[in-house]
Amino acid sequence: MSPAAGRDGIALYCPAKINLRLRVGPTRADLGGQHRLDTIYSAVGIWDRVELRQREPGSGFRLTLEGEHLGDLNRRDADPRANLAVKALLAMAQAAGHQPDVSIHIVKRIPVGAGLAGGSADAAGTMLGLNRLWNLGMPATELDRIAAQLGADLPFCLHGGLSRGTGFGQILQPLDLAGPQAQRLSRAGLTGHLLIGAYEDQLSTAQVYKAFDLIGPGPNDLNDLQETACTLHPRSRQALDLARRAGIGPAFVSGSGPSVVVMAPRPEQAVTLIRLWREQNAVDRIIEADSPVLPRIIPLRVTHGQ
Ligand SMILES: C[C@](O)(CO)[C@H](O)COP(=O)(O)OP(=O)(O)OC[C@H]1O[C@@H](n2ccc(N)nc2=O)[C@H](O)[C@@H]1O
Ligand SMILES: Nc1ncnc2c1ncn2[C@@H]1O[C@H](COP(=O)(O)OP(=O)(O)OP(=O)(O)O)[C@@H](O)[C@H]1O
Repeated sequence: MSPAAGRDGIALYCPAKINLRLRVGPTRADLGGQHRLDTIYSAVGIWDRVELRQREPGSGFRLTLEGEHLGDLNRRDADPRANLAVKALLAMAQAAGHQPDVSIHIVKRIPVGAGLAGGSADAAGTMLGLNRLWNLGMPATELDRIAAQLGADLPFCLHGGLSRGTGFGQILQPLDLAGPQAQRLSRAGLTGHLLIGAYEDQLSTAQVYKAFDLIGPGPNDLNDLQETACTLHPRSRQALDLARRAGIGPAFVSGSGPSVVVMAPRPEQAVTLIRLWREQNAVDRIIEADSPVLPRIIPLRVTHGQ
């Protein structure tokens, strides 16, 4: 995350996430009935922008959304309190003893319900932004504690970069981008330029995990949820098969899907894959990005509060 502070407001760019490895174990009572995970998170250069502005005392919060691909966020009856960024605002307000009189404007570029942690990214940006906007000086350990209560991917989204995740995903061991583990991932072709194949369809993370308990992992998949996501969303399997047959990859489903990730280190590979995906209508949206990304400092013009 890269906050650019302003007098009455703050803006952050929040990256998406993929899982370079996702091992899913049994559900555990000590994990709140969630599955035990062992994963490698990698932040991806697809950025949502979260803008926070202080509002008049007692005026409450305000949420506005912008973007061409808002998925089910766009429903007329969508309750703003269900938005993960608003949940983060309310959790931070309670923890800090603040009133949540803040406007949140989100410019969404991360596909919704895609397995890219778009909601967690916005919530993480909101938490980091409020920590600055309200001058809380809240330590990372406290932010991580609040984040883990809001969602399994959220603690990683606070940090970005590369990190191992265990527990239900909330216990992080950040990886040094110049260190031996990151170099091993790079030699395996799991870092650098990539293509995301995204869909208008969404998959519910809870439903994917529930179906995983019946379907189980596929042989040799990097992501144990991949076989389940492809069973629930066959176009994801089609997109991965096209990449494999073209000898481009590694190729895998991102998190709980349905979006697919194909590492395409050479420009001609990206050109070939984009052509194949379009010819076969295998995906609805193609996004090129790099991973892992570190927090970016982008000076933003912050306008006065609304
Ligand atoms: C698939 C991943 O994206 C991989 O990083 C994450 O495990 C999912 O993280 P997330 O979207 O933040 O998931 P949450 O919103 O916290 O949980 C949604 C639902 O997924 C299931 N869930 C989630 C994480 C986990 N380790 N085991 C689970 O069984 C639970 O039913 C949970 O109620
Ligand atoms: N700010 C937000 N951005 C995206 N989705 C949100 C947001 N707030 C709430 N949601 C809801 O969460 C669900 C999907 O969230 P998200 O986009 O994080 O899914 P995901 O990328 O599959 O997550 P994960 O990779 O963690 O499984 C949708 O039903 C959406 O309505």
